[in-house]
Amino acid sequence: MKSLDKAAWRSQLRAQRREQPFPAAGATLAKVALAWLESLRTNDGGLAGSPLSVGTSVCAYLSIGSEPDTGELLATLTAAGYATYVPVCEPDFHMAWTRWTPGVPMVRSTLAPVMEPVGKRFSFAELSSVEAILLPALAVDGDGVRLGQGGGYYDRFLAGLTAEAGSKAGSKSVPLAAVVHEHEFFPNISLPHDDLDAPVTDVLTPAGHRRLGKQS
Ligand SMILES: Nc1nc2c(c(=O)[nH]1)N(C=O)[C@@H](CNc1ccc(C(=O)N[C@@H](CCC(=O)O)C(=O)O)cc1)CN2
Ligand SMILES: Nc1ncnc2c1ncn2[C@@H]1O[C@H](COP(=O)(O)OP(=O)(O)OP(=O)(O)O)[C@@H](O)[C@H]1O
Repeated sequence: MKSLDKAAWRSQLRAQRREQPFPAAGATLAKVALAWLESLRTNDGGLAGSPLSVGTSVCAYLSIGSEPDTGELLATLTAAGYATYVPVCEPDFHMAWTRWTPGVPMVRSTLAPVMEPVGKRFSFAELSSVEAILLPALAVDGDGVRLGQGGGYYDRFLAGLTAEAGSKAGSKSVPLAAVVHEHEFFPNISLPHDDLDAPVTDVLTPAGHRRLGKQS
């Protein structure tokens, strides 16, 4: 029943993405993302404006089709000094990470309809100082429930992340921001979800950043 709800939501949201032309908002989204990352550093001891530490990383992704365009976001974060990583699909819905830089050669994944940089693949644990993870989504609600494309790639990845963080005493959790078009953020509706869905902490749209869930 619950997965039927998810399927119905997905087909509605995909139809809306196909049928509605969206104004190009890549530059605005890039500004929103950079300002949010900067604010994380401000809240973490007044570091805003100071140079990034060498090796500070962000996990993001390369948008496809009618997803909000992340091309400029990736370029902006890289130019600001972040080491920027994007996911690579692996068998059994697992994900590895690879470095994105402007002009990096790319190939189409054999496992999902996405482009991926050619280059060394890293496990998340191999990445140093990940400041935040930006995730693709079809929709997100006010509690941080994220509806993705339905592969379960990110849910599996996040489950591993939580297990790993839980095993390290005092480890700080990484902020998780779903990226959607503004009308795909549903602050007052509860999206269908199950026990395997890992909630996100934030949402980014071209209209701005919002903190989600009980921690806000
Ligand atoms: N840009 C992007 N990269 C990603 C994901 C994603 O959702 N978006 N993934 C998340 O797990 C993983 C790949 N899995 C995917 C599984 C299904 C579809 C998919 O069905 N896409 C739609 C088109 C989407 C659109 O145009 O808005 C399709 O092909 O109909 C995409 C990615 C990792 N990389
Ligand atoms: N931690 C997990 N371990 C094993 N299977 C999982 C896990 N998380 C999700 N799944 C399975 O993956 C499938 C897709 O899950 P779901 O519909 O929540 O995907 P999604 O979050 O929309 O997709 P994505 O994360 O790829 O964007 C479901 O069959 C679900 O049971």
